[in-house]
Amino acid sequence: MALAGGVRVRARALLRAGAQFRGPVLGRPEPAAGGGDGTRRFANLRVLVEPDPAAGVAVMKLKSPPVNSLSLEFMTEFLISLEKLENDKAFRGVVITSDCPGVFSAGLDLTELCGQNPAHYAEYWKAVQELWLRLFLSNMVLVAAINGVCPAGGCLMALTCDVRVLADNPKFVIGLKETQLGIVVPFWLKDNLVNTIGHRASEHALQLGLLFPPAEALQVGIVDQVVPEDQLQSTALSVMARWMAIPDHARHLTKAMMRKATADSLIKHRDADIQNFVNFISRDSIQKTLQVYLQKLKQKKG
Ligand SMILES: CCCCC/C=C\C/C=C\C=C\CC(=O)SCCNC(=O)CCNC(=O)[C@H](O)C(C)(C)COP(=O)(O)OP(=O)(O)OC[C@H]1O[C@@H](n2cnc3c(N)ncnc32)[C@H](O)[C@@H]1OP(=O)(O)O
Repeated sequence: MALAGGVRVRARALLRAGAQFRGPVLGRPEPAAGGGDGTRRFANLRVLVEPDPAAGVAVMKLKSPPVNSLSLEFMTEFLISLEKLENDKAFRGVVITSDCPGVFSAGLDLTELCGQNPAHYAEYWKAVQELWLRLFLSNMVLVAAINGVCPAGGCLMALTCDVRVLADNPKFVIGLKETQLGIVVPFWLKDNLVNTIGHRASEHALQLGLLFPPAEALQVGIVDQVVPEDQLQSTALSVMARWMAIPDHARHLTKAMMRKATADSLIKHRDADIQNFVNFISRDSIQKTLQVYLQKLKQKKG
């Protein structure tokens, strides 16, 4: 699936601005792009990709400090990196994890949702839809190695993956807390959650805006495994190895069959969903709530 119009334009702008695969990364000298040694890492500004072509797997590390919030730039760069892997036959699986200590992703970037104009909200929501669709329908095996708190939009990313492994730390909660902020999850994300944990559990989780700590997350089924923090990466890679053993075409066709109806319901109503979002987020009452919340977050340190 190709990037949607608005996201593609932004992607091109980012690429022109140089936000593309480059080395050195993390200050380590690395072979020049196209060096072909099969081991080099590549990165744009906010996503670090560590490829292991021999295994057919890449690790994507979200590194948009301080909290990997889903800004337009971050989502665009993420999708560029994902598309590059999708287009490279060497890669059949991706582990998604965070490079920001203690935070997988803080979810949607609240500064994108506050005090902007309707055109911006529309562009932003289109990018959120695109992120979800591209991950949800990815041909590759996606394993989320959740090494930090994972609320709302962070949970959205994790829920698109085939497997979620959570590090066992009581601070690392996961869930869709939207109602706590006075907002409503979109129907397609609700469907994604229902497909994952069932209808009854989703009703409770969504209405109460529950954030599950590890043991509860495992019990309700929003994650598949909870492991000690120092075993997260190795567990994610061994889960991946098991999935890699299945012939790709059969696995992928099965995944597509299982996910088609959920994805189609958004694809068929994308514009209406954007309009719904713009109307909702533009309401004075919603703006006020989000602004107060953002201010509280900013004052936390002071
Ligand atoms: C009927 C139609 C329906 C259609 C659909 C309609 C609506 C859907 C609309 C919206 C859906 C929204 C879903 C979301 O994802 S909203 C975001 C939810 N996320 C959160 O609530 C998490 C907020 N953040 C935190 O709780 C903490 O930051 C966190 C636990 C992640 C980390 O704590 P830590 O102590 O390490 O760091 P902080 O000091 O709190 O934060 C550092 C820095 O980052 C800023 N920040 C944090 N989160 C966000 C964010 N989500 N967006 C933007 N900025 C964020 C924070 O303000 C600090 O900034 P500064 O003080 O350093 O400037």
